[in-house]
Amino acid sequence: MTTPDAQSALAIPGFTHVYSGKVRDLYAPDGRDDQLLLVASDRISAFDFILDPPIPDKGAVLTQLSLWWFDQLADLVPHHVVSTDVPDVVAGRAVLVRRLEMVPVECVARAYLTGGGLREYAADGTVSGLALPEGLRDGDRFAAPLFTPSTKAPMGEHDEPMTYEEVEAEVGPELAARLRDLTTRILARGNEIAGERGILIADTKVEFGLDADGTLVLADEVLTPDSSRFWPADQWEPGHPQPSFDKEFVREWLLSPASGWDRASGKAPPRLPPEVVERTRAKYVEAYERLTGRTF
Ligand SMILES: N#Cc1c(N)ncnc1-c1cnn(Cc2cccc(F)c2)c1
Repeated sequence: MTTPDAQSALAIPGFTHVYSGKVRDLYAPDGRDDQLLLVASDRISAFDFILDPPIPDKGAVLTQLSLWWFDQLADLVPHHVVSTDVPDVVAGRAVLVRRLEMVPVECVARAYLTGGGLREYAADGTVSGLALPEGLRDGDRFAAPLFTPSTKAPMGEHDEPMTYEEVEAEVGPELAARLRDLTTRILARGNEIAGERGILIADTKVEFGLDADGTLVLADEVLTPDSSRFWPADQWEPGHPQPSFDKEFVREWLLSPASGWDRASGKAPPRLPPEVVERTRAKYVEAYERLTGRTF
């Protein structure tokens, strides 16, 4: 299997490269306009940088995890997956999907207060316009997941929070209600399953599209450590930042004197040492195996 280069998208015979995100690439099948190929690279990002080297098998592990979640959620919402019969060069880390009319809203649900939601809350006591009780701490769990949507910012820019009323204005009240209901239920279901396996999903971003019949379809990836914050349940302790299930080794090394990196410098981080790469790979495999019960 080809370990994808950290910096550029592969050329895939029979497909045209359409778009590259931080860690994934989008292709269109030549001669078809009703499908897309979603390819997950082994790239890893942290602190808003794409790091070197790639994490071997990360793309495959997260693709297989997302496929498993689509199945776990199929009773809640239809998904866009057509086939995993993909070109050999991206075997195991690519999915052929139905091309949809994507809903122009990043559908975020939060089960715990952290990250950008915590910064918003600290500033004005709300998250995406939702007023929250006073005195909440970093890592506190909400009684039920909150729908905290945001805009779909261009690559390299940060998504901006949207109030529910802004979502209604953008997509209409009926679709807004469906998005809120499904997004929060997906995270609730994810935490029911992950919680039994020692993983807390603090928040997640899902994307939806509409098919030719106007049916709302779950798209993109779902409940992966790239689209969600995964925390080890046995280390959960509100009141301070929680350790990441999958990126803690990367974050700790980069912030340690050993890396020689100064985060405040704005310079790109140094190359990760082999032991950090391998331990990070092992965490992605561990998340997959604990959640799915399968061996990678
Ligand atoms: N999923 C999906 C999808 C679909 N089923 N139909 C139409 N468009 C999309 C679509 C467009 N952008 N993205 C984000 C994205 C995903 C993966 C890699 C990337 F580079 C970028 C998803």
